[in-house]
Amino acid sequence: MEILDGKKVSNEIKQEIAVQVAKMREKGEKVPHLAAILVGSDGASLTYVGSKVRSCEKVGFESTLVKMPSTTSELELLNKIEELNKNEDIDGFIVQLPLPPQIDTQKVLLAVDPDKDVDGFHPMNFGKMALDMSTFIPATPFGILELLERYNVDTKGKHTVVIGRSHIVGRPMSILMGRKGWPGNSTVTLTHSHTKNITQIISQADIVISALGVPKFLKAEMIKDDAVIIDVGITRVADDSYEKGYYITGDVDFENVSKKASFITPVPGGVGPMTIAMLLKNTLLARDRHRNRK
Ligand SMILES: NC(=O)C1=CN([C@@H]2O[C@H](COP(=O)(O)OP(=O)(O)OC[C@H]3O[C@@H](n4cnc5c(N)ncnc54)[C@H](OP(=O)(O)O)[C@@H]3O)[C@@H](O)[C@H]2O)C=CC1
Ligand SMILES: Nc1nc(=O)c2c([nH]1)NC[C@@H]1CN(c3ccc(C(=O)N[C@@H](CCC(=O)O)C(=O)O)cc3)C=[N+]21
Repeated sequence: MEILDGKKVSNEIKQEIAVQVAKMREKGEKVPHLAAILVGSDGASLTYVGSKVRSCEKVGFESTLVKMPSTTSELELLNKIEELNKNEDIDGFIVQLPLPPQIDTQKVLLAVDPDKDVDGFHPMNFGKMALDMSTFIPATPFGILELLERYNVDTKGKHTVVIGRSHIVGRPMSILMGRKGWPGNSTVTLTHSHTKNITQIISQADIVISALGVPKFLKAEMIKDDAVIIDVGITRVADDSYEKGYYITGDVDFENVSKKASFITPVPGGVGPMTIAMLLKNTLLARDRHRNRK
């Protein structure tokens, strides 16, 4: 069994990016600038956005965090997005999801300038991805592809079972694993809460990508010997014996599943850190696009 070490690989990627940014500074060029809009103060969202800002500092990017109260109206958020769209200094930005119920997420995703959409959630970019055109690939699926690539995991002709069909992870992942080329050329089954015989389907998988958010959903008995296991799930479990008052866990019963798998991602330290590294990569790409346009 080999651990797909997202922490390590993400640090390598950040190192590579830091070198490129240092060169930009030396030449007196503008460095990439990433912004994030956070509406409300959900604990997990704050953690994620906070580590994004720290990662920006680490690689030498500029970053801006826009915090808005949970009572923000849709119009106020759309106005803020328009401001960031117009701000020439900002290369890319994300609107942290989920949004409060008074805000229509679809309207928000449509409002982001596709050239600054480093999440890759705008329909224009999502469509380009599905059509194999060059674009921003959503950071979590992009990070998983990068891990598979760096560890030389064979995906060709393999049966990949994706669990969960969210627009930010499961759905794009299912499209990307089925694309031509590598990592891809997989035969993909996309499963969700209405899937019948899900256990039987998972037992046939060479690669399982679990993105449902149910702790210990995936158990050793469910998988094939030597399956590749990618655990996207992140759930906070309240526990006072931990310093922060909680610990985080994935969808996979790691202790037992890891004994049977050929490759497996841990939580924490697997897909999460890769997501942040790929967001930085997309911001670098955005900055290059803007320079080429001018
Ligand atoms: N590591 C990282 O970088 C990231 C981690 N995450 C984590 O990944 C998890 C999933 O988040 P997200 O992708 O936003 O998905 P959502 O929470 O939006 O959706 C969950 C998906 O899982 C499906 N599902 C729920 N229960 C079951 C079940 N018992 N059997 C089969 N399918 C089920 C749902 O089906 P249905 O569609 O029918 O409701 C839905 O498609 C969360 O824990 C989240 O925190 C998310 C993003 C990035
Ligand atoms: N517009 C938007 N884009 C996103 O990409 C997006 C989003 N909204 N909403 C929420 C999800 C979740 N997500 C995570 C990213 C990194 C970690 C991460 O770094 N996790 C660490 C641990 C973090 C901890 O300790 O809580 C790890 O797994 O090792 C987790 C989760 C991005 N998302």
